Amino acid sequence: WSTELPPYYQPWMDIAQHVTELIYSHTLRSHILKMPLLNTRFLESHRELRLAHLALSVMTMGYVWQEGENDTVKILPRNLAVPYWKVSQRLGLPPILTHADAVLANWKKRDPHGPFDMENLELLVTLPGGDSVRGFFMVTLLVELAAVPAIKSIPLVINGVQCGDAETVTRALEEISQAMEGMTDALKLMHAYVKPDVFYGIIRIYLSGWKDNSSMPAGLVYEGIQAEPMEYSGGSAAQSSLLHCFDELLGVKHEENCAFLTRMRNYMPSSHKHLIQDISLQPSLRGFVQQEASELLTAAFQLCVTKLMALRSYHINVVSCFITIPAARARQLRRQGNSSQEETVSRAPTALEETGTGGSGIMSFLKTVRDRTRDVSLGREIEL
Ligand code: HEM
Repeated sequence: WSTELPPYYQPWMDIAQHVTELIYSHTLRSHILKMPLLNTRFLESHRELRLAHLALSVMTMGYVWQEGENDTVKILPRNLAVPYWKVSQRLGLPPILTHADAVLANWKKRDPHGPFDMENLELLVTLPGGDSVRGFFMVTLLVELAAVPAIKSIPLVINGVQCGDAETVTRALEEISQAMEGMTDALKLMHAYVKPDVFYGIIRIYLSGWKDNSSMPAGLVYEGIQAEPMEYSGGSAAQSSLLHCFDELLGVKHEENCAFLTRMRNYMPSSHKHLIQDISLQPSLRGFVQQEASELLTAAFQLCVTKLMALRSYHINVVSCFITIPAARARQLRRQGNSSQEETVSRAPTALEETGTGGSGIMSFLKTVRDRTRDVSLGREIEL
């Protein structure tokens, strides 16, 4: 990824690379207010645009949430809002921090020839939360990396179905299920690199947005763009294209949660959104598997469904550790009248407690999404 912008944009990078310290010293807002209004036309390549979007995103999240949930702002000042809007338009991304920013565009290798692993990867910009925020973004990136062989196999499945080549489809599905297992293994690293109370009490607010959020009920005015406030959801890996691609390939339909998951596609780079759409327009893989009635092909399809369910089940377990349990602890402390900030979980905003990006109950949402995955299973119930 680009790790630098043309020198003209140094005023942005000077702030973006110090967002955390500026939040802690309560001076980020005043620095942003003094920032010059820069023209976006010197940003040329896709990579420069993505880095600019990332830098403007962390500044925006810091600006809005600098004082926590009780002292938010109604207006994003024009010297930030105008270039942010323009860069967002060029990328097809919304003007808020997305998964495509915080995870996909936010890394570099320490040693360019070294491996893609925790030791050799570092963030370009960060937010409050120290090692845990690094861990959160990096582990999510490792989940994405583990998925690469699966994404590469999707065209093989599609072509195989088109040519009636059951053997190729079987092999490609085996590759996909193996990659899904690798994604679950990578997700397990969350426990090693991220402290739940730091995630819940410190990090989470900086990822949250101004839609369905009672601490910013009206949304946010992007000054110089339009006078009415706008609402955008916060960052979430629900904005990663991976599971959307798998669902479309396997034929998983999320009727109850379709609106939220479909809306999340507008928070992806446009090429990702188009890939998902392309997969959704192909002839049904599940129909092909049923029609072929080959034992090996059916088993390979089933394994994909099983591994995708296992990934979703493990994710539910992660969400329980990083949100449900700390939220219960924060509530308990409040009930005991211990609302001091001594315990990290008490610093969490109450507005978000157990509400996800979509504003609904998290667990019932995630369990329904997993159950819809089970629905495409062929035949017998599968052991996890
Ligand atoms: C501490 C780690 C994590 C937490 C606390 C967490 C939390 C959540 C929450 C609350 C939701 C509900 C929707 C929303 O509010 O946006 C969600 C959805 C989702 N998350 Fe995570 N998540 C974590 C890590 C990950 C990772 C690493 C991935 C993998 C790329 C991931 C993939 C997803 C997906 C795909 C959805 C949409 C539901 C689905 O398709 O099953 N999450 N997550």
